[in-house]
Amino acid sequence: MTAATVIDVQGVQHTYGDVQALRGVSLRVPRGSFFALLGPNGAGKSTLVSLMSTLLPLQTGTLEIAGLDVRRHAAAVRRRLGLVFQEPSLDERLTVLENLDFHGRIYGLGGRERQQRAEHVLGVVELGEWQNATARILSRGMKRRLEIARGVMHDPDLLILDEPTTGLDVQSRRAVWSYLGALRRQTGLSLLLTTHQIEEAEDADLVAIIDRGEVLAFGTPQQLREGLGGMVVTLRGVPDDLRAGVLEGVPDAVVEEVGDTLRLRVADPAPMLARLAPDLPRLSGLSVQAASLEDVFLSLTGRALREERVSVAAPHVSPTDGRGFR
Ligand SMILES: Nc1ncnc2c1ncn2[C@@H]1O[C@H](COP(=O)(O)OP(=O)(O)OP(=O)(O)O)[C@@H](O)[C@H]1O
Repeated sequence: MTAATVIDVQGVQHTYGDVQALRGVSLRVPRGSFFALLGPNGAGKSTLVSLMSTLLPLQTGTLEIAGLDVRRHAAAVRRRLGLVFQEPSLDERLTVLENLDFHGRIYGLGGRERQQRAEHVLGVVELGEWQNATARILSRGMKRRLEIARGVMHDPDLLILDEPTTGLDVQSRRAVWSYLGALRRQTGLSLLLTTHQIEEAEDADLVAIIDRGEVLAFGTPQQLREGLGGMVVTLRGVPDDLRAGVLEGVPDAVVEEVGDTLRLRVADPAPMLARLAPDLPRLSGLSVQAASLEDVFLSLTGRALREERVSVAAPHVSPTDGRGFR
């Protein structure tokens, strides 16, 4: 691996007893990237992150972080990583500054360096004025910002964020992403985000779609969308008598149905729209868009990432789709 690579995972498998959580994962992520690991619950994201952060011993394969082998250089790997976990992990009895200072001590930073770093990272997440406040009194969004500040306190190469915006309101989410963007610009920090939220992965430089312990796709969001091809036509308020006709006309379309809304991915929407033209006034809405990462996920796994929102009309799944449905 060259120093230009921040994550290098090759042939990694992991089992918990009889459960095979990872089935031969291979990924190479350039330094400075914002990399998103996108997958549903149980896909294997946390297992992979735990292996990267040396919290679990590597069973099979090789794994290097910033050029350091996790088996041979576990302590050095930990020094190069910052971690922000989904579950809150601050010491609520300590002040904002004390939380950072404690972390700095664990990582062996000297007194002056701790002070300088704390000042700097609190400035980035705009918590400078709160440095003497007890962590307990901070809002959820502020706590998350403090956890990010703590994650980069020791100036890591890679910040691992496990579902970092879960439970935050929209404004706090935006704030978190804005601070992470600032950190990246200032330091060239690499980010690894695990998420099941498509919107967050859309902004990444590189995305790996992971399901049932396997990486199903790896590339830029644009590459993944282009690889899928086609356009997505959304028809809202489809009357029952029109539904069958719509579906029969596009036997190769990948279809999702939510109530009276039909979402169809088709190679070329023009013939279908021409055929539907006389009935379009009967619909309550129509849109034609490029495929999204959600469509990529659906195509690769046969399931929507948000299962509760969408059902897939299996008979209209294209049998010729190379990636296939399971
Ligand atoms: N400690 C464990 N013991 C046994 N099985 C486990 C353990 N941890 C995870 N698993 C199993 O391994 C598989 C992958 O789990 P993992 O937590 O890595 O997935 P995930 O994508 O992070 O999901 P989530 O977002 O729900 O944490 C799942 O089938 C899970 O049930």
